Amino acid sequence: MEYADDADRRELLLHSAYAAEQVRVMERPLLDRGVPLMRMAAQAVAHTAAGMLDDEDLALEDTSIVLLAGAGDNGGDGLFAAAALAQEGAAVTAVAVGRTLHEEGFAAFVRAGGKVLVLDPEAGIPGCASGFSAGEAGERLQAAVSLASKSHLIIDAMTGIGIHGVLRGIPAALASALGLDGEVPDESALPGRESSGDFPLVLAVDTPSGVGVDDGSLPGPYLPANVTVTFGAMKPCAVLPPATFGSGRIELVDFGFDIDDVEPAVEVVDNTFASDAVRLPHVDDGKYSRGVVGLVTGSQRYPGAAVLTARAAARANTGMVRYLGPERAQNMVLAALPEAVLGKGHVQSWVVGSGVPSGDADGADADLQRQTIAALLRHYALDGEPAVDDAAYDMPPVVVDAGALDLLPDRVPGQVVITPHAGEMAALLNRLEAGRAGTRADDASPKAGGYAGAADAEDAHDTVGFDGNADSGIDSASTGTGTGSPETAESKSDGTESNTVSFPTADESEPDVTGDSRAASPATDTPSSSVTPDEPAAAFTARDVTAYPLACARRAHELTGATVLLKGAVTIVVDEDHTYVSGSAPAWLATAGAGDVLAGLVGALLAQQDDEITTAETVAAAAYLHGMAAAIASESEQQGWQEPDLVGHGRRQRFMTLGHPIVAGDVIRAIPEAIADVVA
Ligand SMILES: NC(=O)C1=CN([C@@H]2O[C@H](COP(=O)(O)OP(=O)(O)OC[C@H]3O[C@@H](n4cnc5c(N)ncnc54)[C@H](O)[C@@H]3O)[C@@H](O)[C@H]2O)[C@@H](O)CC1
Ligand SMILES: Nc1ncnc2c1ncn2[C@@H]1O[C@H](COP(=O)(O)OP(=O)(O)O)[C@@H](O)[C@H]1O
Repeated sequence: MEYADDADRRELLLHSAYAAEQVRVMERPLLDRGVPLMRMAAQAVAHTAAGMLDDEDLALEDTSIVLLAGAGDNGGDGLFAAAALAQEGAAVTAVAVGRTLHEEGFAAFVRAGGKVLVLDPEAGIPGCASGFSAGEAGERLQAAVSLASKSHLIIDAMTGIGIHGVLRGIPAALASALGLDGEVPDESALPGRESSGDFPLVLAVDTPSGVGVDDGSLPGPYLPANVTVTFGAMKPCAVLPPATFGSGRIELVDFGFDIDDVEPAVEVVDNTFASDAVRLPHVDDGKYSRGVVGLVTGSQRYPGAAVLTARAAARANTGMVRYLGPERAQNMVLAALPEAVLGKGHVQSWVVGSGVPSGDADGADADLQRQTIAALLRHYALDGEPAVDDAAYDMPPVVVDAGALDLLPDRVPGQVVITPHAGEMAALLNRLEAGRAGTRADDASPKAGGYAGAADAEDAHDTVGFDGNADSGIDSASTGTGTGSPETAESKSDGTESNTVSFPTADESEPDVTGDSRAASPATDTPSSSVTPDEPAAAFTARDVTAYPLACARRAHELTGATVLLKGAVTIVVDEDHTYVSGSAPAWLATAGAGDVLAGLVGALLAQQDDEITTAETVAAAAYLHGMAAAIASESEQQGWQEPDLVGHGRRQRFMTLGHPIVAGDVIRAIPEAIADVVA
């Protein structure tokens, strides 16, 4: 077996995921040269299976293993692996879930003494029963579930990259009985899922069956794995939420794909990536050249967000922080950060909206912070007029967070960064889709004045202003694009709205349990609630967003043009061409104010951004540093996403230290150390 020996290649493999079609293209030259990829895959699966059982102090001859084998090559991998395990003395039963089995794999398995249980009455597998009654088919299904439940190890080789849409038919019935239906495994972020003493363990071959391979969704029944052995390169489901949470530890087999010139579908941020976004001080630097961040954050009601964004921005390698906001918040900012400068002036980036009420909050119409933000954001509105658009592109980068999200103009340039959590993303998409459908729901809403009023009353806020790269004060033009915010938007929303929309990805009325269903129902990563201009938008909920985060982030980018950062245990950043993820944070980071810290940090990195790095790369680096700072502060080795092990390179120690709870302020204090670690 060929393994990576080059450090750069290894780094690339461990932090890149490629779409199924890209993998097929990369496999092709190797297959054409006769490289025995399936044997290599099977060998790794067998080796890992034996290792998992060994970790439980089980010798192979004392174990019972159930292989769930599909009709495709994924089933072939499983059959060859099962044959090797049977040869070593394990009692292995292959459950044929389709109408055929990979011919050579099946032959090898039979030669090794394995048993086969066929579930589909229409199956034509040599030497196996077929044509049995529907009643017997039901009994066989029950027998398979019972056998698998009582086994030590299930090897899930029902589907790999050849899956189309939601798992259907017999594979779906098995996954429902043995696994989960769309939910993420409910478990604490503790070590030990692999060695819980609970059987059966589950080893997924290439991908857990039922996951959305390219979009990382969990659209229906699937079998969560303790370990996934994946071939050639990671697929997006190995790194994207929520599928990554159902994949367990990832083991990557390097087939020697030529990856040098292939752009990954998803990149995972690591130290090297993040270090590029940190501007090292220069010998002739002054405070202005190191980056000045302007903040329009915090409010009468949530003044703490002003403090958190200001302290985070100040700690993240900037020359200066300017703060604009109500007197109460100003006083708190100065008390916590005497270095802060109040009032307007030149800035290299803006952060707006953290701790600012959203449009549907009581008194939002009169809120001066909202008025300031609305006036600022109008400078970023693209309207197709070259002079207006050029001016928008010339504006400094701006982070639009929390309560400012409903003030985002319809179309903006990519240096506008939005940073919603799931609930805020749902509200944003509802507003955007409604606007697109022409329903203009908010025009009829009493809240509509929240936006229009901001324009009218802008001069009232005489303590504020900005001159970023722009020379103007607050400009009252272009008020026509605002649509206020939907009723669901709340800047401090907990994102727990009830689920009213589901995103089916296949026609479930067309069961296909046969040897080849790949043409039956197209997969999609576009939520079904996307609307055409003629139909009203269905309401997105926070649950929809956590179920289809990539699709939602892409949709938000597509509709607005903004760079999108969608927060979560694995944070996703998308721009026009790229998807980045960061899973560096321990779950201790899910604490009030952590998002405010992130907004300040993103603003800080944007203020020091140079031309060599894109806005999305900078933003993704900030998410990574935020997670690293949380890891340092909580002394935790737990992370939203763990790097895979490269097969043949030994097993990395899994995280051992759970750490302790933190508050947002602890994360801020750890930012300098996180930066030092990244640039070291
Ligand atoms: N191409 C190659 O040379 C290699 C492929 N490998 C394996 O081959 C896999 C891809 O093989 P295939 O292209 O044959 O596809 P798969 O074996 O992943 O999937 C095809 C099978 O799944 C069934 N299926 C598809 N969608 C379904 C759904 N929604 N519900 C229920 N059943 C469904 C199909 O009917 C078919 O039986 C990879 O994931 C990997 O495991 C490895 O052997 C390495 C080398
Ligand atoms: N389970 C988790 N594991 C790691 N990080 C998480 C998890 N859940 C949330 N986070 C991170 O915590 C932060 C919470 O931000 P947010 O929801 O905006 O909080 P707030 O509005 O209170 O500031 C985000 O950066 C998010 O990515």
